[in-house]
Amino acid sequence: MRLFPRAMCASVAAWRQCFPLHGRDVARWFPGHMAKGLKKMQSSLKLVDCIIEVHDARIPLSGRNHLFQETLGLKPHLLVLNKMDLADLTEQQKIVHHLEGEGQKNIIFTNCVKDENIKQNMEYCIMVIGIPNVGKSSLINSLRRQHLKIGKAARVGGTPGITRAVTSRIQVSERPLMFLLDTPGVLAPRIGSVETGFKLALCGTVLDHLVGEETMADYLLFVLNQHRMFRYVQHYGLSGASDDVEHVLKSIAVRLGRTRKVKVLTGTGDVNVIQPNYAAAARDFLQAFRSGLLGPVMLDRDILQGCLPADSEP
Ligand SMILES: Nc1nc2c(ncn2[C@@H]2O[C@H](COP(=O)(O)OP(=O)(O)OP(=O)(O)O)[C@@H](O)[C@H]2O)c(=O)[nH]1
Repeated sequence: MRLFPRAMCASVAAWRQCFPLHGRDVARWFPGHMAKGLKKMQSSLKLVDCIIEVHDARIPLSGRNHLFQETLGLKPHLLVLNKMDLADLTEQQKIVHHLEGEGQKNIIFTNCVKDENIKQNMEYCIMVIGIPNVGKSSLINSLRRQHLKIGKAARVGGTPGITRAVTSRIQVSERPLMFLLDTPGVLAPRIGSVETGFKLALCGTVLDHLVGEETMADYLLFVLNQHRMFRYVQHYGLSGASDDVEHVLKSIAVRLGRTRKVKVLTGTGDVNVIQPNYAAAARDFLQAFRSGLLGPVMLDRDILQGCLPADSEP
């Protein structure tokens, strides 16, 4: 397993102030279905009256795909910040203010699992766009549940890239008669900065193996400690918070029973050593975070505090 600069933390913590980004890369993920999907969205524009862009409320200011604006930006545009249940929205006003400053007029926050904030008066044919795994299909299903009291029409899944093509019209309401087009999540071919790439990866918008689960677990640990989000300590029954990813993953692996005994040859003979499954521990840690078990988070806090402009290279 790869180790990073760290500080073991006692009760008075000296958490890492920055995450070493130099020399790292978040692999680009722009498979064929995204390029094809974007083309198809463009040709379907004549069918639609309005566009809904869905984005993740935990990263309201970073990671949006500028190609949408360039390619599809002709239509009225509603920005849905979804997964509000997972986001720390204490600075909601500031977020809205920031986005309005960028010219984004219509903004709503939603939770498509609990159907919160979904009732909106929309009409006609609307195209739902956004980067992968932010909840576009869930929004469509949620609207159908609310207005038509019927179940799923769009396939939903926890990994990015479930919707692979622009769908045909999906009815979501009777009066007004309203149809939505679901579209494949499309990432920008180039992500603004490595840090934005890490944030996108934490939110599950790129495939985990492209960044590496253990690297992401380390970034997650950095973020949790920076944000003083220490629920992971209790969640995994750890002895205390720590900035040492190897130590934390080892403890998680032991807790989950994801270890194996291996024989190591020493000068005095064979010795049994417990080997933790770091990858399984990292996966569980990421999953716990993504399902909200470690608390609501605002990954764009640094931008909100005015440290960095969105998507700039630090
Ligand atoms: N907690 C929470 N989870 C959500 C919410 N909306 C969607 N999800 C979950 O997020 C995951 C992705 O949802 P999808 O609707 O498939 O996302 P998508 O944007 O259509 O994904 P692609 O097909 O990759 O473009 C699923 O596991 C959903 O259950 C929400 O408001 N809150």
